[in-house]
Amino acid sequence: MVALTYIFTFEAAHCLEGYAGDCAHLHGHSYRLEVTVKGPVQADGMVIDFAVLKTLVEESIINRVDHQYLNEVVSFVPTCENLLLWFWKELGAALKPYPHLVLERLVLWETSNARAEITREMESR
Ligand SMILES: Nc1nc2c(c(=O)[nH]1)N=C([C@H](O)[C@H](O)COP(=O)(O)OP(=O)(O)OP(=O)(O)O)CN2
Ligand SMILES: [Zn+2]
Repeated sequence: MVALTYIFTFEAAHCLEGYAGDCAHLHGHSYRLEVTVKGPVQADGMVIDFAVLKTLVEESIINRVDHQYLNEVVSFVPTCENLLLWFWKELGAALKPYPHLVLERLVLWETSNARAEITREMESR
């Protein structure tokens, strides 16, 4: 088994309605998403072609959030935690055609200081 990680960035705006502080106002972040999948190395020498993984994540997540106002894209409060849970679900579905792969870890950086993380172990609890 080998784990592969691909890193994505996207720009998005949001506000945290009801938040007691500046984040209640419209503001934006340069998000960084780290996607880790794990699986056996196939006959072509790859767990999955990085290019295929990139397209998969772009189509299932990045293209839906990049340069968007997140409050209009999702029906939940767009905190780092909630976004990550949504990404986990969407990416899990997108990976169904690749049964040899498991989604191992997602990390979402909202600022250069703050990130949220989900691992397969955490999700299975
Ligand atoms: N647990 C969470 N806490 C906060 C979230 C979140 O998603 N989960 N989000 C926010 C804000 O949206 C945003 O991240 C602002 O955070 P802040 O700490 O203010 O970031 P800055 O880097 O701008 O910090 P400054 O000290 O203001 O420079 C808040 N909390
Ligand atoms: Zn914010």
